[in-house]
Amino acid sequence: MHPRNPYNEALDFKLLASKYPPLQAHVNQNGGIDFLDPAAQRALTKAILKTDFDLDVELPDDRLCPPVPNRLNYVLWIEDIVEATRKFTNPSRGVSGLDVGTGASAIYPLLCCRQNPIWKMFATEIDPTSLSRAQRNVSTNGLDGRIHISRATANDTDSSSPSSHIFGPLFADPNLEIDFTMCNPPFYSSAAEIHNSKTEKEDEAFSVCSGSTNEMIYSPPCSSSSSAVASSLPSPYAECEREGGEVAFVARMVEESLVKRGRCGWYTSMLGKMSSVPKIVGLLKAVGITNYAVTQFVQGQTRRWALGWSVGGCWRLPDAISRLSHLPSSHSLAKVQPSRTTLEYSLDKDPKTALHDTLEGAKLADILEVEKVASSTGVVVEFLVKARANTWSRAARRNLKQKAAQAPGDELRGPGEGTLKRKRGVDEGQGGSSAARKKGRVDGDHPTALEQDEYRMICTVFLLAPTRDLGEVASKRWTLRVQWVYGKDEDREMFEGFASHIERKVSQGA
Ligand SMILES: C[S@@+](CC[C@H](N)C(=O)[O-])C[C@H]1O[C@@H](n2cnc3c(N)ncnc32)[C@H](O)[C@@H]1O
Repeated sequence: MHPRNPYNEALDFKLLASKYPPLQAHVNQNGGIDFLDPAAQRALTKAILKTDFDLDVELPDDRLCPPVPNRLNYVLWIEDIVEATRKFTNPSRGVSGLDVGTGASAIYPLLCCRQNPIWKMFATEIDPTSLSRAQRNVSTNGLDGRIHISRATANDTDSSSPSSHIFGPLFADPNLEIDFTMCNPPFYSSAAEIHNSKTEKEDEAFSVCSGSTNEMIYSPPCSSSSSAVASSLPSPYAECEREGGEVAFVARMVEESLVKRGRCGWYTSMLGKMSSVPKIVGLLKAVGITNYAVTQFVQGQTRRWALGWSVGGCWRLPDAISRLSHLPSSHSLAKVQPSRTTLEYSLDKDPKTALHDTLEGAKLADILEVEKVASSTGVVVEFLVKARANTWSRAARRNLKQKAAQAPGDELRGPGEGTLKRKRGVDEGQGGSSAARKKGRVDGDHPTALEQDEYRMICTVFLLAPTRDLGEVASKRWTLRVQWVYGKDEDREMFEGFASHIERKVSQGA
């Protein structure tokens, strides 16, 4: 369960029914609801949407009835992903996303827009009946101006048509740039698999499922030759296609994301089966995508997973968003976790002064900038560090001085000594055309990146005070947290080197 999900506690159905009378008929004397009754499920979903989100939604009997707490988990995770980057770029800019296969309810765009007044959503749907019902739900709630739903065409039709692509709106409009995609894909490859999963209790065991074939089953067209890049990259995709169901569906997304690259900040999808997670992570790695995230949504007896990936983008997500916490190393998902971006060190002395001195020491005008930022709750002090080059190791400092000496008049100055023209020599390794640099981004990067392609590493450094509730010993210890925010794969070592430099200096008392 997402920590911000308000449905962490059992719902009081009687209280809810008092606010939404149509639910009353489905609440029994003990205050319970029969989750095996589809009408009761629909009434509950409508009651929650109306009472807590002011959304009036019609749910057809022959389509999936979305459980709100579960769908909200995914929306909250998407919010975390968007915020993780946006706070470093332009916090007031608009956000837009794409929901693939929005269903008859249009649940994700409706929740996204109600939760976030500045968001706009695109959505697609392949089933004409669901599409018109979804459109009606959007109009009923006065959200036509913020939610645009388009028809996706059959998965095996002419691939030159934008709508035959999973990310149809990105293919239809070459100027469209979005922050994220999301999707609850058809999980299964066949009716037989649905039957087997019910017997194995892998499915939502506590409730009935009114899903139609389109909603539940995906079997790819004979080969992926209809899709954008299949012919050039056959093998890892072929394996996923053979599997069918959600693995094949998300594999198509991965293919298309490699075509649309930085036109979307984060591509994401939910997964209904834990066994699908390593398969998709394997595919991401096989096609060279290393900046990805894995999470899990647990709601009562239902467990779902979600994956997110960024193509060519350098924004990094904190471990709390991108990794499953508390996984024993023997867990089958432990091996597919992305590399850490949050490094924490436990310190026994008050490190405030030492941290301040260490950062001052690393500061170098126009090469490494340090900015104190407003701290969030529980954080004693927080700094934003932006580096164009390594300034902290002895060798790096020597190197920088030599370069400065070779270019008279362009000498490097120390902290607080004013601005100097930046030397090209210190930022080697930066990719991207000069045109892209002028636009403020490296080719393939997230379009919202402003000036950060000028930096090789951006990270935040936090100090957390000792907490009382961790017991005698732990309560005396401070936590130094260094969070990688921005950087290319090849600069991971630079980030890790910086973090261990800070830790070493602070432990030594600077
Ligand atoms: C599991 S349902 C999810 C519905 C809704 N998003 C929800 O979470 O309740 C999957 C949806 O994807 C739609 N779908 C299947 N293939 C699609 C495609 N290629 N493009 C767009 N929608 C598709 C189905 O018709 C179905 O409505």
